[in-house]
Amino acid sequence: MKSFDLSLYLVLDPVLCADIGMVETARAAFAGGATIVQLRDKDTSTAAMIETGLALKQMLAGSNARLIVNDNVEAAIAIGADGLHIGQEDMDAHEARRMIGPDMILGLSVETEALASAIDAGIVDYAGVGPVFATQTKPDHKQPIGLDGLAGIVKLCPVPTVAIGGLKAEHTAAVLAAGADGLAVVSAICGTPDPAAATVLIAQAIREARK
Ligand SMILES: Cc1ncc(COP(=O)(O)OP(=O)(O)O)c(N)n1
Ligand SMILES: Cc1nc(C(=O)O)sc1CCOP(=O)(O)O
Ligand SMILES: [Mg+2]
Repeated sequence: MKSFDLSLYLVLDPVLCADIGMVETARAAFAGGATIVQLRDKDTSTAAMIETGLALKQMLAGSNARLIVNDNVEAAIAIGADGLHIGQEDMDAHEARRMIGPDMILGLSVETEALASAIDAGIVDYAGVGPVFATQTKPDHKQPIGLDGLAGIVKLCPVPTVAIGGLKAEHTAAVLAAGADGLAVVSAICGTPDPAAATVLIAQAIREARK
């Protein structure tokens, strides 16, 4: 049985984390209440991805936190990551599952109700649903779905969901009310002077919303 908690999903960005680096940003975020982290670096080599991933894995050793690798199956396997996240245009989810084996967590991006209905819950473990709002972090993002769009998609997902795209602490209650199991954020944590404090704010908002 795979166990993971999507409540506060940190997606790392090497540029936004440049001041203290991705590993120290993740360390601060976990101290503040993050539950899962994704290594996302669109402009690096597989070797560099593996090096950073191994450092993240070492930092997380002994905790319940999960490490997910974005896009790069080879790196995810070499790191011994807990999971892989892919988008609709990255590769077929069945092919990804065949490559990573049955035990690794597989996350899939979902932008529409049709894609949500098409998820094979025997293959995919969670869906990343978005973008909820426009964001500068991913300049090539799809048309924002808004909170109503999020609710419609989440309802059709046969797997747990994490909302993504332009999310800040102030959106927490609305995102959870829309039915998502958690929030995935980049700039709300990575782009701040105090990533631990920024994470605490979101973690507190999640606790409040779930009361
Ligand atoms: C949790 C989560 N959800 C969605 C995405 C976006 O994945 P994708 O559409 O493949 O885009 P890139 O991140 O690869 O640019 C994500 N990474 N994480
Ligand atoms: C990596 C990513 N994927 C998205 C999607 O909609 O699939 S939006 C996004 C970036 C989210 O960054 P921020 O929290 O700074 O808005
Ligand atoms: Mg991708």
